Amino acid sequence: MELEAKRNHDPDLNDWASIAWTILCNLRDQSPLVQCITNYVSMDLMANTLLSAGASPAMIHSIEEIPDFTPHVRALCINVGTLSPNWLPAMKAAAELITKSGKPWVLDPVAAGASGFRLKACLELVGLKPNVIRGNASEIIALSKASLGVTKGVDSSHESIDAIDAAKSLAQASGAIVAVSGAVDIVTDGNRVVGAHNGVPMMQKITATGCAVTALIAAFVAVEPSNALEATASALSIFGIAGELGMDIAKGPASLRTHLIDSLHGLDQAAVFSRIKITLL
Ligand SMILES: Nc1ncnc2c1ncn2[C@@H]1O[C@H](COP(=O)(O)OP(=O)(O)OP(=O)(O)O)[C@@H](O)[C@H]1O
Ligand SMILES: Cc1ncsc1CCO
Ligand SMILES: [Mg+2]
Repeated sequence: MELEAKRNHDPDLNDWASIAWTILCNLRDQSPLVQCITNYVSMDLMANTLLSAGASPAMIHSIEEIPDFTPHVRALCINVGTLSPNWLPAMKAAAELITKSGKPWVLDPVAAGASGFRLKACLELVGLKPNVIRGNASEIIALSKASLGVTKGVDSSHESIDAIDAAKSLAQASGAIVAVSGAVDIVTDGNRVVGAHNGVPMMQKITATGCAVTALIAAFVAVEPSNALEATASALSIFGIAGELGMDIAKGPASLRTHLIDSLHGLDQAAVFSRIKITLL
């Protein structure tokens, strides 16, 4: 069922379980093709996250292929994690082309505040109008202030709730939905702020879980482009629920990685409805 029809049928806009489950079912039905221009560390987990959720990933990044390939994808995920200068033109070309095709793209500004080169690249990409920006708290603060900040490389040195104001101003300035991951995932359009409270702390001990959830957001927004805030919060909660279920049987980060992917693949309506926790902040 279309989300709009569902909303009209069920006027309770806070029925997040129903919203998230509907988007996940549509994603599984439609299996959207998602192009990922991402870092070397995240490629495997990102592709497997998309596959287990029901999407179709393609890690295609060379500038020569973008004119032929990008117009055919349903969404694009750009991640600057292992950025070098020769990758940037391909990222920009893909962002421009997908926007021209009227389809959504999502930016992951990994370690935005770690170097001047990286910050400038991220700000230029923000200028190409991503539909969603998802980072950790230090990344969103650096991007919002456009300054090199206290960041521990790709890891955050801030809590997500400390980045609410930065997220709101970045959303207002860029026109993007901004998501800050952490113990509570924050999602804002610059006006409304919601918190997604699912997930387990051990997810921070697996490299590229943040990158993977950004790609999952791209897949959710691909099937629900006109409700990007709802799609973003839903993707974050669904990924968190998969982490919670995985943690029930995991022995540590390595087995959690495996069980998270399995849980995402097998996620059913009962688990979504009993576990989802998204609130207005
Ligand atoms: N304390 C926590 N409790 C619950 N879930 C968490 C916690 N910290 C992070 N997460 C979850 O872990 C995932 C990754 O978030 P994180 O903020 O670590 O991203 P990141 O720093 O961009 O990661 P990476 O750069 O390794 O991809 C998100 O789904 C987030 O909700
Ligand atoms: C560890 C690491 N370094 C650059 S990108 C990346 C993956 C997590 O962001
Ligand atoms: Mg990250």
